[in-house]
Amino acid sequence: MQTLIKNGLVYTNQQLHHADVLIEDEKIKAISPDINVSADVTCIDAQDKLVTPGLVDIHVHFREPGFTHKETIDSGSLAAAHGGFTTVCAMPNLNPVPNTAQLLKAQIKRNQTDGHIKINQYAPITNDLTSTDLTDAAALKAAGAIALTNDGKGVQSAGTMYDAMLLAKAVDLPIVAHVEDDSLVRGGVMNAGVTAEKLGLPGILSVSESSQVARDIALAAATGAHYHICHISTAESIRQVREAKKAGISVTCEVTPHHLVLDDTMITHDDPMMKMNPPLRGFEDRQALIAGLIDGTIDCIATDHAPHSAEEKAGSMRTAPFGITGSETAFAVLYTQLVRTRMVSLSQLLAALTHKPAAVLKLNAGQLQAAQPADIAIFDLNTAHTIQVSDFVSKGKNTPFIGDTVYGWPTATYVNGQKIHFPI
Ligand SMILES: NC(=O)N[C@@H](CC(=O)O)C(=O)O
Ligand SMILES: [Zn+2]
Ligand SMILES: [Zn+2]
Repeated sequence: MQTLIKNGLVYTNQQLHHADVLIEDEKIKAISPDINVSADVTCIDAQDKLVTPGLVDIHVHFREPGFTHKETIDSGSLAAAHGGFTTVCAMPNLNPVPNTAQLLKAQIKRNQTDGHIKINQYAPITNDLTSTDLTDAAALKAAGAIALTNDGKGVQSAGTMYDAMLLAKAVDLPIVAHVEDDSLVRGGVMNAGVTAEKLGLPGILSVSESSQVARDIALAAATGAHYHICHISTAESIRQVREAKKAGISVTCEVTPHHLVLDDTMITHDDPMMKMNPPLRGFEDRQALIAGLIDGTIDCIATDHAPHSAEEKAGSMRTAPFGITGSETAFAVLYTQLVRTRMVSLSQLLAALTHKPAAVLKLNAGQLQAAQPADIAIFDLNTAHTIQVSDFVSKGKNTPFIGDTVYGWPTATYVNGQKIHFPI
Protein backbone atom coordinates (compact mmCIF):
# COMPACT_ATOMS: atom_id res chain seq x y z
CA MET A 1 0.00 0.00 0.00
CA GLN A 2 1.29 3.45 -0.89
CA THR A 3 0.38 6.94 0.40
CA LEU A 4 1.81 10.12 -1.09
CA ILE A 5 1.91 13.31 1.00
CA LYS A 6 2.23 16.07 -1.63
CA ASN A 7 3.72 19.57 -1.51
CA GLY A 8 4.33 19.93 2.22
CA LEU A 9 7.01 21.87 4.03
CA VAL A 10 8.97 18.79 5.15
CA TYR A 11 11.39 18.59 8.11
CA THR A 12 14.04 16.06 7.14
CA ASN A 13 17.79 15.82 7.81
CA GLN A 14 17.37 18.68 10.31
CA GLN A 15 16.24 21.04 7.55
CA LEU A 16 12.99 22.29 6.04
CA HIS A 17 12.36 21.62 2.35
CA HIS A 18 9.32 21.68 0.09
CA ALA A 19 8.93 18.03 -0.86
CA ASP A 20 6.66 15.02 -1.29
CA VAL A 21 6.80 12.06 1.09
CA LEU A 22 5.99 8.59 -0.21
CA ILE A 23 4.93 5.95 2.33
CA GLU A 24 5.00 2.29 1.33
CA ASP A 25 3.40 -0.06 3.85
CA GLU A 26 5.06 0.68 7.21
CA LYS A 27 8.04 2.64 5.94
CA ILE A 28 9.08 5.87 4.25
CA LYS A 29 9.91 4.97 0.67
CA ALA A 30 11.15 8.34 -0.60
CA ILE A 31 11.31 12.05 0.20
CA SER A 32 11.92 14.38 -2.74
CA PRO A 33 10.29 17.11 -4.78
CA ASP A 34 7.74 15.98 -7.40
CA ILE A 35 7.42 12.26 -6.75
CA ASN A 36 5.30 10.67 -9.49
CA VAL A 37 3.50 7.44 -8.75
CA SER A 38 0.87 5.21 -10.30
CA ALA A 39 -2.82 6.06 -10.08
CA ASP A 40 -3.76 3.72 -7.21
CA VAL A 41 -1.73 5.57 -4.57
CA THR A 42 -3.65 7.47 -1.84
CA CYS A 43 -2.76 11.12 -2.28
CA ILE A 44 -2.79 13.63 0.62
CA ASP A 45 -2.58 17.34 -0.22
CA ALA A 46 -0.17 18.98 2.23
CA GLN A 47 0.09 22.33 0.44
CA ASP A 48 0.69 25.01 3.13
CA LYS A 49 1.13 22.31 5.77
CA LEU A 50 4.16 21.27 7.82
CA VAL A 51 5.13 17.60 7.54
CA THR A 52 7.42 16.36 10.31
CA PRO A 53 8.72 13.15 11.82
CA GLY A 54 6.23 12.01 14.47
CA LEU A 55 7.10 14.09 17.53
CA VAL A 56 8.90 12.48 20.48
CA ASP A 57 7.82 13.19 24.08
CA ILE A 58 10.09 11.68 26.72
CA HIS A 59 7.84 12.67 29.65
CA VAL A 60 4.15 11.65 29.88
CA HIS A 61 1.85 10.29 32.61
CA PHE A 62 -0.70 7.74 31.37
CA ARG A 63 -2.03 6.83 34.87
CA GLU A 64 -2.81 3.16 34.15
CA PRO A 65 -2.85 1.13 36.33
CA GLY A 66 -4.02 2.92 39.42
CA PHE A 67 -5.51 6.22 38.32
CA THR A 68 -7.59 5.42 35.25
CA HIS A 69 -10.19 8.06 36.13
CA LYS A 70 -7.48 10.58 35.09
CA GLU A 71 -6.19 8.83 31.94
CA THR A 72 -5.60 5.39 30.45
CA ILE A 73 -2.98 4.02 28.09
CA ASP A 74 -5.68 4.10 25.41
CA SER A 75 -6.77 7.73 26.00
CA GLY A 76 -3.29 9.06 26.78
CA SER A 77 -1.63 7.52 23.75
CA LEU A 78 -4.48 8.69 21.51
CA ALA A 79 -4.07 12.21 22.96
CA ALA A 80 -0.34 12.06 22.21
CA ALA A 81 -1.08 11.02 18.62
CA HIS A 82 -3.65 13.83 18.40
CA GLY A 83 -0.86 16.25 19.27
CA GLY A 84 1.44 14.79 16.60
CA PHE A 85 3.51 12.57 18.94
CA THR A 86 4.27 9.03 17.76
CA THR A 87 6.87 8.04 20.39
CA VAL A 88 6.58 8.73 24.12
CA CYS A 89 8.21 7.65 27.38
CA ALA A 90 5.74 6.86 30.15
CA MET A 91 6.39 7.60 33.82
CA PRO A 92 6.18 4.90 36.52
CA ASN A 93 4.20 6.83 39.19
CA LEU A 94 1.46 4.22 38.89
CA ASN A 95 -0.25 1.87 41.30
CA PRO A 96 1.29 -0.64 41.55
CA VAL A 97 4.64 0.97 40.77
CA PRO A 98 6.32 -1.24 38.12
CA ASN A 99 9.32 -1.94 40.38
CA THR A 100 10.06 -5.58 39.49
CA ALA A 101 10.90 -7.25 36.21
CA GLN A 102 7.53 -9.02 36.28
CA LEU A 103 5.49 -5.85 36.88
CA LEU A 104 7.50 -3.92 34.32
CA LYS A 105 7.02 -6.60 31.67
CA ALA A 106 3.26 -6.56 32.35
CA GLN A 107 3.28 -2.75 31.97
CA ILE A 108 5.19 -2.92 28.68
CA LYS A 109 2.69 -5.50 27.44
CA ARG A 110 -0.27 -3.24 28.37
CA ASN A 111 1.45 -0.34 26.59
CA GLN A 112 1.76 -2.48 23.47
CA THR A 113 -1.78 -3.83 23.59
CA ASP A 114 -3.62 -0.58 24.36
CA GLY A 115 -1.24 2.02 22.92
CA HIS A 116 -1.91 3.77 19.63
CA ILE A 117 1.71 4.92 19.33
CA LYS A 118 5.17 3.74 20.41
CA ILE A 119 5.38 3.79 24.21
CA ASN A 120 8.66 3.35 26.06
CA GLN A 121 8.43 2.66 29.78
CA TYR A 122 10.43 4.11 32.66
CA ALA A 123 11.10 2.07 35.79
CA PRO A 124 11.54 3.54 39.29
CA ILE A 125 14.83 4.33 41.05
CA THR A 126 13.47 3.22 44.45
CA ASN A 127 10.79 0.64 45.12
CA ASP A 128 7.98 2.97 46.20
CA LEU A 129 9.25 6.21 44.56
CA THR A 130 9.97 7.76 47.95
CA SER A 131 12.06 5.39 50.06
CA THR A 132 15.77 4.63 49.93
CA ASP A 133 15.29 0.99 48.75
CA LEU A 134 16.86 0.84 45.32
CA THR A 135 15.25 -1.26 42.60
CA ASP A 136 17.18 -3.94 40.70
CA ALA A 137 18.45 -1.84 37.78
CA ALA A 138 19.90 -4.82 35.90
CA ALA A 139 16.65 -6.82 36.10
CA LEU A 140 14.55 -3.79 35.09
CA LYS A 141 16.83 -3.06 32.15
CA ALA A 142 16.60 -6.70 31.03
CA ALA A 143 12.78 -6.42 31.33
CA GLY A 144 12.78 -3.42 28.97
CA ALA A 145 13.14 -0.23 31.05
CA ILE A 146 14.55 2.70 29.06
CA ALA A 147 15.75 4.62 32.15
CA LEU A 148 15.18 4.94 35.89
CA THR A 149 13.13 7.75 37.44
CA ASN A 150 11.09 8.59 40.55
CA ASP A 151 9.30 11.42 38.73
CA GLY A 152 6.81 13.15 40.98
CA LYS A 153 9.27 13.01 43.88
CA GLY A 154 12.88 14.06 44.23
CA VAL A 155 15.40 11.54 45.60
CA GLN A 156 15.95 13.12 49.01
CA SER A 157 19.18 11.49 50.11
CA ALA A 158 22.51 12.14 48.37
CA GLY A 159 23.61 8.65 49.40
CA THR A 160 20.60 7.06 47.69
CA MET A 161 21.22 9.05 44.52
CA TYR A 162 24.92 8.18 44.56
CA ASP A 163 24.20 4.45 44.86
CA ALA A 164 21.45 4.67 42.21
CA MET A 165 23.84 6.37 39.79
CA LEU A 166 26.49 3.69 40.33
CA LEU A 167 23.96 0.92 39.62
CA ALA A 168 22.49 2.76 36.62
CA LYS A 169 25.94 3.43 35.20
CA ALA A 170 26.88 -0.26 35.58
CA VAL A 171 23.94 -1.30 33.38
CA ASP A 172 24.11 1.76 31.09
CA LEU A 173 20.72 3.25 32.03
CA PRO A 174 20.19 7.00 32.47
CA ILE A 175 18.93 8.42 35.77
CA VAL A 176 16.03 10.75 34.97
CA ALA A 177 15.48 13.08 37.89
CA HIS A 178 12.58 15.08 39.23
CA VAL A 179 14.70 17.54 41.21
CA GLU A 180 13.02 18.78 44.35
CA ASP A 181 14.36 19.01 47.88
CA ASP A 182 11.29 18.46 50.07
CA SER A 183 12.84 20.39 52.95
CA LEU A 184 12.72 23.56 50.83
CA VAL A 185 9.15 23.10 49.48
CA ARG A 186 7.49 23.97 52.81
CA GLY A 187 3.92 23.32 51.71
CA GLY A 188 4.16 25.69 48.75
CA VAL A 189 1.66 25.55 45.88
CA MET A 190 3.23 28.08 43.47
CA ASN A 191 6.59 29.77 42.95
CA ALA A 192 7.74 31.77 45.96
CA GLY A 193 7.90 35.45 45.10
CA VAL A 194 5.94 38.66 44.67
CA THR A 195 2.93 37.01 42.98
CA ALA A 196 2.57 34.32 45.66
CA GLU A 197 2.73 37.02 48.34
CA LYS A 198 0.16 39.14 46.53
CA LEU A 199 -2.21 36.17 46.21
CA GLY A 200 -1.55 35.04 49.78
CA LEU A 201 -0.50 31.56 48.58
CA PRO A 202 2.40 29.55 50.06
CA GLY A 203 5.50 29.66 47.85
CA ILE A 204 7.92 26.93 46.67
CA LEU A 205 11.51 28.18 46.83
CA SER A 206 13.40 28.11 43.55
CA VAL A 207 16.41 26.64 45.39
CA SER A 208 14.29 23.53 46.12
CA GLU A 209 15.21 22.64 42.51
CA SER A 210 18.63 24.20 41.95
CA SER A 211 20.18 22.91 45.18
CA GLN A 212 19.34 19.33 44.16
CA VAL A 213 20.58 19.98 40.61
CA ALA A 214 23.91 21.11 42.13
CA ARG A 215 24.10 18.00 44.32
CA ASP A 216 23.26 15.66 41.46
CA ILE A 217 25.70 17.22 38.99
CA ALA A 218 28.44 16.61 41.55
CA LEU A 219 27.24 13.00 41.93
CA ALA A 220 27.08 12.52 38.15
CA ALA A 221 30.66 13.80 37.88
CA ALA A 222 31.75 11.41 40.62
CA THR A 223 29.95 8.33 39.25
CA GLY A 224 30.06 8.95 35.47
CA ALA A 225 26.33 8.15 35.19
CA HIS A 226 24.14 9.79 32.54
CA TYR A 227 22.02 12.21 34.54
CA HIS A 228 18.92 13.71 32.87
CA ILE A 229 16.94 16.49 34.56
CA CYS A 230 13.15 16.52 34.11
CA HIS A 231 11.21 19.75 33.52
CA ILE A 232 14.04 22.18 34.39
CA SER A 233 12.57 25.49 35.51
CA THR A 234 15.01 27.95 37.06
CA ALA A 235 17.75 30.26 35.75
CA GLU A 236 20.15 28.92 38.39
CA SER A 237 19.54 25.29 37.31
CA ILE A 238 20.25 26.30 33.70
CA ARG A 239 23.46 28.04 34.71
CA GLN A 240 24.65 24.90 36.47
CA VAL A 241 23.80 22.62 33.55
CA ARG A 242 25.62 24.95 31.15
CA GLU A 243 28.74 24.80 33.35
CA ALA A 244 28.47 21.02 33.82
CA LYS A 245 28.23 20.46 30.07
CA LYS A 246 31.31 22.64 29.56
CA ALA A 247 33.12 20.49 32.13
CA GLY A 248 32.22 17.35 30.17
CA ILE A 249 29.83 15.91 32.79
CA SER A 250 27.18 13.61 31.33
CA VAL A 251 24.11 15.76 32.00
CA THR A 252 21.08 16.43 29.81
CA CYS A 253 17.80 18.20 30.52
CA GLU A 254 14.32 18.85 29.20
CA VAL A 255 11.94 21.81 29.52
CA THR A 256 8.14 21.80 29.27
CA PRO A 257 6.13 23.94 26.85
CA HIS A 258 4.41 25.67 29.79
CA HIS A 259 7.66 26.74 31.47
CA LEU A 260 8.74 28.28 28.14
CA VAL A 261 5.58 30.32 27.55
CA LEU A 262 4.15 31.03 31.02
CA ASP A 263 5.60 32.51 34.21
CA ASP A 264 4.24 33.44 37.61
CA THR A 265 3.55 37.06 36.58
CA MET A 266 0.69 35.58 34.51
CA ILE A 267 -1.01 34.03 37.55
CA THR A 268 -3.76 36.54 38.30
CA HIS A 269 -5.79 34.56 40.82
CA ASP A 270 -5.92 31.27 42.73
CA ASP A 271 -6.17 29.05 39.61
CA PRO A 272 -5.53 25.26 39.81
CA MET A 273 -4.89 25.20 36.03
CA MET A 274 -1.73 27.18 36.79
CA LYS A 275 -0.60 24.66 39.41
CA MET A 276 2.08 22.24 38.35
CA ASN A 277 5.38 20.88 39.57
CA PRO A 278 7.79 22.50 39.22
CA PRO A 279 5.72 25.67 39.48
CA LEU A 280 5.75 28.41 36.85
CA ARG A 281 8.80 30.45 37.85
CA GLY A 282 9.64 34.12 37.44
CA PHE A 283 9.93 36.11 34.21
CA GLU A 284 13.77 35.99 34.32
CA ASP A 285 13.71 32.23 34.82
CA ARG A 286 11.54 31.87 31.74
CA GLN A 287 13.92 34.05 29.70
CA ALA A 288 16.81 31.83 30.87
CA LEU A 289 14.92 28.71 29.75
CA ILE A 290 14.33 30.19 26.28
CA ALA A 291 18.02 31.17 26.06
CA GLY A 292 19.00 27.67 27.23
CA LEU A 293 16.83 26.09 24.55
CA ILE A 294 18.41 28.26 21.87
CA ASP A 295 22.04 27.72 22.96
CA GLY A 296 21.63 23.95 23.43
CA THR A 297 21.99 23.88 27.23
CA ILE A 298 18.48 22.40 27.17
CA ASP A 299 18.47 19.23 25.08
CA CYS A 300 14.78 18.91 24.35
CA ILE A 301 11.18 19.79 25.07
CA ALA A 302 8.97 17.26 26.89
CA THR A 303 5.34 17.92 27.82
CA ASP A 304 5.05 16.35 31.31
CA HIS A 305 1.45 15.57 30.25
CA ALA A 306 -0.13 15.21 33.72
CA PRO A 307 -3.88 14.62 33.41
CA HIS A 308 -6.22 14.99 36.40
CA SER A 309 -10.02 14.88 36.63
CA ALA A 310 -12.16 18.03 36.58
CA GLU A 311 -13.22 17.38 40.19
CA GLU A 312 -9.61 17.10 41.35
CA LYS A 313 -8.64 20.32 39.57
CA ALA A 314 -11.66 22.31 40.80
CA GLY A 315 -11.35 24.65 43.74
CA SER A 316 -8.15 26.13 45.07
CA MET A 317 -4.45 25.81 44.31
CA ARG A 318 -4.10 24.93 47.97
CA THR A 319 -5.88 21.60 47.49
CA ALA A 320 -5.76 20.68 43.76
CA PRO A 321 -3.06 18.22 42.60
CA PHE A 322 0.01 19.49 40.72
CA GLY A 323 0.02 18.99 36.94
CA ILE A 324 -1.43 20.04 33.60
CA THR A 325 -1.95 18.21 30.32
CA GLY A 326 0.31 18.94 27.38
CA SER A 327 0.25 16.40 24.56
CA GLU A 328 -2.44 17.97 22.42
CA THR A 329 -1.44 21.63 22.73
CA ALA A 330 2.38 21.42 22.81
CA PHE A 331 3.26 22.04 19.19
CA ALA A 332 0.65 24.73 18.48
CA VAL A 333 1.37 26.65 21.69
CA LEU A 334 5.14 26.59 21.08
CA TYR A 335 4.84 27.40 17.39
CA THR A 336 2.53 30.32 18.12
CA GLN A 337 4.38 31.78 21.07
CA LEU A 338 8.03 31.08 20.17
CA VAL A 339 8.27 30.65 16.39
CA ARG A 340 5.69 33.14 15.11
CA THR A 341 7.20 35.73 17.48
CA ARG A 342 10.64 34.93 15.97
CA MET A 343 12.24 34.04 19.28
CA VAL A 344 13.04 30.49 18.13
CA SER A 345 13.32 29.17 14.57
CA LEU A 346 10.95 26.47 13.33
CA SER A 347 13.94 24.13 12.82
CA GLN A 348 15.12 24.70 16.40
CA LEU A 349 11.65 23.94 17.73
CA LEU A 350 11.34 20.80 15.62
CA ALA A 351 14.80 19.57 16.63
CA ALA A 352 13.76 19.89 20.30
CA LEU A 353 10.62 17.82 19.63
CA THR A 354 12.06 15.10 17.35
CA HIS A 355 15.64 13.87 17.01
CA LYS A 356 17.03 15.63 20.09
CA PRO A 357 14.72 13.98 22.65
CA ALA A 358 15.26 10.67 20.84
CA ALA A 359 19.03 11.14 21.17
CA VAL A 360 18.80 11.81 24.95
CA LEU A 361 17.41 8.31 25.54
CA LYS A 362 18.88 6.63 22.44
CA LEU A 363 15.43 5.98 20.97
CA ASN A 364 15.09 5.00 17.34
CA ALA A 365 12.63 7.79 16.53
CA GLY A 366 12.33 11.38 15.40
CA GLN A 367 13.85 11.05 11.91
CA LEU A 368 11.90 11.38 8.68
CA GLN A 369 14.07 9.48 6.24
CA ALA A 370 13.79 6.79 3.58
CA ALA A 371 13.71 3.27 5.07
CA GLN A 372 12.65 4.59 8.51
CA PRO A 373 9.20 3.73 9.98
CA ALA A 374 6.53 6.03 8.52
CA ASP A 375 5.83 7.92 11.77
CA ILE A 376 4.66 11.31 10.53
CA ALA A 377 2.76 14.35 11.83
CA ILE A 378 1.11 17.09 9.75
CA PHE A 379 0.36 20.58 11.12
CA ASP A 380 -1.61 23.52 9.75
CA LEU A 381 0.61 26.57 10.27
CA ASN A 382 -1.73 29.14 8.76
CA THR A 383 -5.21 28.65 10.22
CA ALA A 384 -6.05 30.21 13.58
CA HIS A 385 -7.58 27.76 16.06
CA THR A 386 -9.10 28.66 19.40
CA ILE A 387 -8.46 25.88 21.91
CA GLN A 388 -11.63 24.46 23.48
CA VAL A 389 -12.44 21.71 25.98
CA SER A 390 -14.08 19.75 23.15
CA ASP A 391 -10.74 19.59 21.29
CA PHE A 392 -9.26 17.04 23.66
CA VAL A 393 -9.01 13.29 23.29
CA SER A 394 -7.26 13.08 26.67
CA LYS A 395 -9.48 12.40 29.68
CA GLY A 396 -7.67 15.34 31.27
CA LYS A 397 -8.94 18.80 30.32
CA ASN A 398 -6.68 20.47 32.89
CA THR A 399 -4.79 22.99 30.81
CA PRO A 400 -4.37 26.75 31.12
CA PHE A 401 -4.36 27.06 27.31
CA ILE A 402 -8.13 26.68 26.84
CA GLY A 403 -9.38 29.87 25.17
CA ASP A 404 -6.01 30.66 23.55
CA THR A 405 -5.91 31.21 19.80
CA VAL A 406 -3.04 29.32 18.22
CA TYR A 407 -1.55 28.39 14.85
CA GLY A 408 0.02 25.02 14.08
CA TRP A 409 -2.87 22.77 15.12
CA PRO A 410 -2.13 19.12 14.19
CA THR A 411 -4.20 17.74 11.32
CA ALA A 412 -3.00 14.14 10.83
CA THR A 413 -0.71 11.58 12.45
CA TYR A 414 0.64 8.35 10.96
CA VAL A 415 2.22 5.51 12.93
CA ASN A 416 4.02 2.85 10.89
CA GLY A 417 2.24 4.21 7.80
CA GLN A 418 -1.23 3.92 9.36
CA LYS A 419 -3.35 7.05 9.81
CA ILE A 420 -4.63 7.39 13.38
CA HIS A 421 -8.38 8.11 13.71
CA PHE A 422 -9.70 10.18 16.59
CA PRO A 423 -13.13 9.96 18.26
CA ILE A 424 -13.74 13.72 18.04
N1 LIG B 1 4.19 17.63 36.95
C1 LIG B 1 3.25 17.56 37.85
O1 LIG B 1 2.82 18.58 38.36
N2 LIG B 1 2.70 16.39 38.22
C2 LIG B 1 3.12 15.08 37.80
C3 LIG B 1 4.34 14.60 38.52
C4 LIG B 1 5.62 15.26 38.05
O2 LIG B 1 5.89 15.35 36.84
O3 LIG B 1 6.42 15.68 38.88
C5 LIG B 1 1.98 14.11 38.00
O4 LIG B 1 2.19 12.89 38.00
O5 LIG B 1 0.83 14.57 38.11
ZN1 LIG C 1 8.29 15.69 37.91
ZN1 LIG D 1 6.06 14.22 35.30
